[in-house]
Amino acid sequence: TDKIWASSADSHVLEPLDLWKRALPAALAERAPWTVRDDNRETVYVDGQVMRRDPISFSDAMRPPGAEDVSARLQDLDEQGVWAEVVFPSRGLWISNMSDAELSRECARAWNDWCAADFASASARLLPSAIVSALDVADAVSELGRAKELGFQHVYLPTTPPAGMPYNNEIWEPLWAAAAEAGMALSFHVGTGASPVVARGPGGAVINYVETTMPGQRVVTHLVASGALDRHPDLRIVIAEGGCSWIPALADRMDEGYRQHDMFVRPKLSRLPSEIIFRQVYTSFQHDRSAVPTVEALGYDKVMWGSDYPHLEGTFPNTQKVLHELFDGVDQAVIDRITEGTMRELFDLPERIPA
Ligand SMILES: CC(C)(COP(=O)(O)O)[C@@H](O)C(=O)NCCC(=O)NCCSC(=O)[C@]1(C)CCC[C@@]2(C)[C@@H]3[C@@H]4C[C@@H]5C[C@]3(C[C@]5(C)O4)[C@H](O)C[C@@H]21
Ligand SMILES: [Mn+2]
Repeated sequence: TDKIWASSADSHVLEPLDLWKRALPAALAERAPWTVRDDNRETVYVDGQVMRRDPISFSDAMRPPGAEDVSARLQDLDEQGVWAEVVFPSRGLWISNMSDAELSRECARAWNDWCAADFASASARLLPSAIVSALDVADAVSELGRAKELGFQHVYLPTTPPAGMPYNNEIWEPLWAAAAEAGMALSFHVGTGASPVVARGPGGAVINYVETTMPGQRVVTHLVASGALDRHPDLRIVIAEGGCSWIPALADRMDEGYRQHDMFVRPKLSRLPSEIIFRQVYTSFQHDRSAVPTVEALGYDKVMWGSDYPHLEGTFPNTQKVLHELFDGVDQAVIDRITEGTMRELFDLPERIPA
């Protein structure tokens, strides 16, 4: 069977463990994300707190050489049939769990400098998100501007915002305006900003896997119903790794609420929630059988496939098998859209070199 080439809207880079120790003064570095491995588990510390404990088998399953070594990554991309890829942090995602604005700002800045210098510089096929502080909107606005100068095309924010800072709150307006003005997309990756382990015991793993998509849905309800996306028609957001097929259903529910509860609705929007969503909200999936039918039958086409390399939730090392299962027999225009066309609406991708 022939190779299907796709670009991926979701992957991760594993940063050097000592990234912040090398970049920050000791007083801050010692509070930056850190992991300790004993013989059967890896513990993540952030600002003196235990954030997470994973069995070594889980941590190691996400660490092929390409996770950390960019030339190995590019070889994996070629072998798997992935042209360009959006790249999210790994250790850097823990910045979203901090409660200290200075620490968050300085760790984000150091991550962005490392990423621009040592990772993105390796190939135009790599489209990393920059990190901005979620704790202080002014810090986020200035780091977004710096990230644009460093060549980033989007910034990452957690799906669960800090306590007291819900995404419908006006405090965020300067960041929405700055992102729209700068032409930077805002990428929200599921499972971030709060512990994604919300259930334990029987069925816990599957319950948590589904629950992790809910905060991603709340990002959409909050940014659409509050008028943030309506006020900034050029602002695009991405909900990464949460699937795509829930978008039309969410849009229906929001339209119904907007119409049937009109007497309570504020602000009034210039467009229906569904119109805003279908135009400005992009999503990514890895395996969903419901993704192609969503584009074909429900008319929502801001749908992007993601490899989630090198995570277990992704398609590596069986990307071609997954792409054939998803796309064999599908209309070529739909394939083109989901495997790269939609991403090209959001980001500048290098032209493909014929394989
Ligand atoms: C085994 C249980 C049920 C505990 O039950 P028990 O006490 O033994 O009865 C529980 O620990 C569990 O469900 N463990 C499975 C793994 C997990 O944490 N699932 C959360 C939902 S999935 C998720 O949140 C994704 C989106 C996908 C998996 C990797 C994920 C956790 C990654 C991993 C871990 C950490 C969080 C992170 C970025 C990070 C650096 O890599 C994302 O923020 C988020 C992400
Ligand atoms: Mn991911």
